[in-house]
Amino acid sequence: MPRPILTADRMRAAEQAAIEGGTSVETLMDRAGTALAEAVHRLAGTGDTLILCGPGNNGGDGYVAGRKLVERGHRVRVAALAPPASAACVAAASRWDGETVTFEQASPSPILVDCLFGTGLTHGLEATVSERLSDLAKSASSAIACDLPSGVGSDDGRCLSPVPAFDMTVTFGALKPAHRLMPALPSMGRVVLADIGIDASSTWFEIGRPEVPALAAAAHKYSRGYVAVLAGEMSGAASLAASAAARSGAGYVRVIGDGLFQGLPASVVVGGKLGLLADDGRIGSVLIGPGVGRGAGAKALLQAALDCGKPLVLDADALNELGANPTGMSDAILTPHAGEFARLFPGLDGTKPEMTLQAARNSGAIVVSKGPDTLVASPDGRLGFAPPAPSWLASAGTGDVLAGIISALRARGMDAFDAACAGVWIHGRAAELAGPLMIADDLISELPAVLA
Ligand SMILES: NC(=O)C1=CN([C@@H]2O[C@H](COP(=O)(O)OP(=O)(O)OC[C@H]3O[C@@H](n4cnc5c(N)ncnc54)[C@H](OP(=O)(O)O)[C@@H]3O)[C@@H](O)[C@H]2O)[C@@H](O)CC1
Ligand SMILES: Nc1ncnc2c1ncn2[C@@H]1O[C@H](COP(=O)(O)OP(=O)(O)O)[C@@H](O)[C@H]1O
Ligand SMILES: [K+]
Repeated sequence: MPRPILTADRMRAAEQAAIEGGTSVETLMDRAGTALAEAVHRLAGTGDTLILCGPGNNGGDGYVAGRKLVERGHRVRVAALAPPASAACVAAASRWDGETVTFEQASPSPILVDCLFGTGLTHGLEATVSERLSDLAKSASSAIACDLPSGVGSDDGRCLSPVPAFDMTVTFGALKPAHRLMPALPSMGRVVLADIGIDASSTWFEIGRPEVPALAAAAHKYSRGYVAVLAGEMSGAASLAASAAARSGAGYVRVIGDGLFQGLPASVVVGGKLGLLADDGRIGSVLIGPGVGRGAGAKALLQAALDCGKPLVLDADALNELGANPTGMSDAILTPHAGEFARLFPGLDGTKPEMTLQAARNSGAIVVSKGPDTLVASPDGRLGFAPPAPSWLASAGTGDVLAGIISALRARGMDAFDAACAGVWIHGRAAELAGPLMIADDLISELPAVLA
């Protein structure tokens, strides 16, 4: 099951539902603190531990975790930033009878646990506080954040004050959008999700390893997926996309265009008229964008794609050619990077999740909003958050490869949203295998290993 993702408001509503169902806040906090202690102990072993506690329930989790870590043999010191304020934090703090120091006295410790603020953060930390948090986190061998690194906005991933890097973030019930959004994402470390008995079902989720439909024994090349790639001025980009489609399990890939398609596998067919798109019922998806260029030629290609009635994947220049605020794009997948997104959907505001969903609703398409924090939105409200992908994907042509992968999965018969989510996951995994000095071409070589 993919890990659910909830905004702070929806998390509070889920917590409220659990309370109305008979589970007290104190019980939830006890489970959260226990899970935090367990994760800290497993990551860092037994060692001197400093827990920074805030006044709210995030701090309350810290007092519980302190007690549990003492039971496990840790020497624990708690540094309170402010006296406990929420009722549950007051109750948890009253059961803490271990070593306590003031926040100003807090000195470096091999294990640091940040329980200052979580989903209740309303503004950035004071400069002296964020500086001390950073110093303590940097000097610790293991730095662990409770729910969120303090200073991170839960819903938008903004850093409201400077946020140090943590080795691990332990969260409860569901992930929060910030765990998978820039600029907060690199501060999270490993994100561990603890079940505390809250029903956290959500249409927002972290994209997990996909289930690509098995190949039928009676499959033939067309039923496996026939991808048509429309090529324009820059034949290299179309070659990358078509090669990626072929290596992602498509049974038949055809490039329609006039260029010299260097590096294409010999099995990819080159040529054919645009009329094929509408006439050939075996075509499972049409990809247009990589290297298609701008101008009259691109316009004609785009029109042919829009008119052919086949599932579409639109990337790169096809998105620029499409113009702002497209509508009626059902059965299409749009894969804009941030610049293309801003041109396609001007005037949207809100967080990246909100804007990507709005773009999907307005256009009717599945929207893959690319970047270090790629999101996949469906007009029906589903929203997939990519797991962290290596930053070495920031390299020319990697988007063409992604579009090719998605096109192959779509032609294979996967639903558009599932194909887009699966493509994003496979792409990130291929990058991990390809390593830091990879170029886009290398991603294609890794696809068989990822898809095997
Ligand atoms: N949801 C669940 O199911 C469960 C949640 N649990 C835990 O609860 C956490 C959420 O707790 P929470 O709502 O009490 O908020 P929290 O993050 O502790 O901070 C709020 C306090 O800080 C204050 N404040 C805010 N920003 C500030 C700043 N920059 N500088 C100074 N003060 C600032 C704010 O005051 P205000 O500014 O609003 O007056 C308020 O007093 C969640 O992350 C998880 O760890 C688990 O225990 C169990 C199940
Ligand atoms: N810093 C980064 N970390 C992780 N993934 C990234 C990063 N930068 C870009 N990517 C990914 O690399 C791909 C780049 O696509 P795109 O911008 O269309 O490039 P191109 O047009 O050169 O193919 C996207 O899948 C994007 O999500
Ligand atoms: K925290």
